[in-house]
Formats: sequence, C-alpha cells, structure tokens
Amino acid sequence: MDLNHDILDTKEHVEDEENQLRPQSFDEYIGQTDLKKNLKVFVGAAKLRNETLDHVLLYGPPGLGKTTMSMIIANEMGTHLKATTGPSIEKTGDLVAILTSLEPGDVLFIDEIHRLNKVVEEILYPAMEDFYVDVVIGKEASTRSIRIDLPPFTLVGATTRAGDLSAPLRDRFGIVSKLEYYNETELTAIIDRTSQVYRIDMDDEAKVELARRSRGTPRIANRLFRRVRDFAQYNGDDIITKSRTIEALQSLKVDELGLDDVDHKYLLGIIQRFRGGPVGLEAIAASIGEEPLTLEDVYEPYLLQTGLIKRTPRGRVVTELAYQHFHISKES
Ligand SMILES: Nc1ncnc2c1ncn2[C@@H]1O[C@H](COP(=O)(O)OP(=O)(O)OP(=O)(O)O)[C@@H](O)[C@H]1O
Ligand SMILES: [Mg+2]
Repeated sequence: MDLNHDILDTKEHVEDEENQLRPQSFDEYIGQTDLKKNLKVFVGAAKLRNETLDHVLLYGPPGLGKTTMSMIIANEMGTHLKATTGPSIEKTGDLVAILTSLEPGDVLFIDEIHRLNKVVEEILYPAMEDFYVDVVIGKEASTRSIRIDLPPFTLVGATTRAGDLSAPLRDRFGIVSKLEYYNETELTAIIDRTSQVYRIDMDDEAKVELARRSRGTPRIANRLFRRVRDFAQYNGDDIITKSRTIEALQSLKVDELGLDDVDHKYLLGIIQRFRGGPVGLEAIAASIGEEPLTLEDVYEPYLLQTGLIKRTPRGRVVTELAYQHFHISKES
C-alpha cells in the first residue's frame, strides 16, 4: 500500500489513535459552528423536557467528525452510546437484538447507514417513529407476528452519501446536518490541540502550514501530524518547525494544497488524456486505475470544494486553477 493511500484511508487500525484525540464535549469540538449551535439547543431542550433527543442524521465527507459528534451527543445527553455500522447488520434479528438491548434514552449510532440492507431498514421505520418492532416467529403455517416495545432512544446515523439514503429513512430523521470542510483557522486549532494531547511542541507557523495541507479534514491533519512528528523525533528536534513540516510533507508527496498522488493522477489525467474534460467519472477512474466510488467519495469532494474541478451535466471538467497549480498552459 502506498503512503498516500494510507493518509486518506479510513480503516480501523487507526481507531485507537483516533479515540485518544476525540473531543468529548461540544466545547472541545472545534469548528462546525452552525451545526454545533443547533445541536446544543436541541440537546438542551430535550434535557429540559426530560425527553430523548430526536433522531439525527450527520452527513459529509470522511474524517470530518461524524463519529466524534455522535459520541459527544451521547455524552451531552448523559446517556450511553451503542455503535454499529450499516453493513455489519446482516439480518433483521441482528438489528432487533441491538434495539431491544437499549436503555431508555440511549444513543444508537449507525455508521454508513446508507449501506443497511432494505429488509433491515424497514425494521427501523416503526422503531424510529413509534418505538416498536414487529417480529415474525414460528414456522410455515404457524407463523405469527409479535410486537415488541422498545425504550425511547435516539438514532444517530452517519453517511458520506446522503443521496443514497431512501426517502422513507431520511424523512424519519428530525435533525439532518451536513458537516463542512474546516477552514485553516479551525484546523490550526485542531492541530494545536493534537500537539497538546501528544505533548509535542510545534511552532505556530508549522501548525498553519500543516493546516493548509490537510484538505480541510481533521483526520488528515492528525494523521499528517503523526508523520511530521516522526520526522522531527527521528532528527532529534525538540520542537516541530515549519521547515521540518515542509520537508516531511514533501517526502509524503503532499503538496501545498494538500493534494496527494491520486489527486495529481486524477487532475493530470483529465488534463492530458481528456483535454481538460468534460469526462465521465468511469472513464477517468479506468484511465488512472482507481475505483469510481473512492474518487467520488474521498477525492472529488475536496477538489470541488477548492474549485480545481467542476461537475457539469457532461462530466468532470478541470478549471483554470488546476492548470495554474501544475503550471500548465491551457491549449485552445
Ligand atoms: N471538530 C473536531 N475537533 C477536533 N478533532 C476532531 C474534530 N472532528 C474530528 N476530529 C478528529 O478527527 C478524527 C476523525 O473524526 P471522525 O472519526 O469523527 O470522522 P468521521 O466523520 O466519522 O469519518 P468517517 O466518515 O470516515 O467515519 C478523530 O480522531 C477526531 O479526533
Ligand atoms: Mg466515522
């Protein structure tokens, strides 16, 4: 696996390191100001009424803090969090077992909720709306359905693909919030916090440099921080400087905009093989040997956000900014 995939990858082997860095309360959670402000009100009001919080759907690109926010919601409500993922719930029985094990007021977190299978999803509808499930028992001619009441709970669903959620499921969330990319100031604050948790000093200008190259994403900022720390410690530095940061990021092939190898292949691919586009996602994915879904979920959102590409009805187009970034002049 090449280094750059590692930087963007969202797999479990980093979970422990991530947990160590997760903020525990709204006040510790940096950025996402509007979302946080609203959730604070909804959580506060639910507590005043002694009710459970309405179901929450969090969506947005990977690594922006959806899982973290779901944990904070449970913390702030003073309840427990039970976490699972859409693809891991295979049978309706699995979901019923989870639901019936909840305590009143608990938060059930379902990550990648767009990947729930249809039959399982349908069990959720009455569970979310009226806190019961219907279970079919018995065999053949003697089957009957029994109703099981559930304790009131809050479902927090997270997804990178809100568009893939079925309408009936989406409509059952009372609170639907989109997570946005973080700006440089917010990421600098996150990196500052990370350096405190790890007890490693970093120059302010090094923090800004790292923030600028973190693709608006806390997970990437933290991951890059750990690699920059490796370079600094290996070289016996007692504080991480800007020049060490730049050196480390260059070794990792992360450029000034935070773009990595795959972004470069993607953008240069469109420029060189498709004359700047428009080109369909499938064609570009095939030409650079990447999965269309990965490009769409992980890479394109940031390229769109920074204005390096545009989506048109006829396909992806690179912008003037991309040509400038590579110092290539656009042929007409
Ligand atoms: N607002 C924040 N302030 C400080 N750290 C944050 C913030 N948001 C996320 N992080 C850090 O970034 C890392 C990734 O966050 P998290 O796992 O919540 O992302 P996610 O949106 O659930 O990603 P995915 O879609 O891949 O599941 C965590 O280690 C967390 O500590
Ligand atoms: Mg997550």
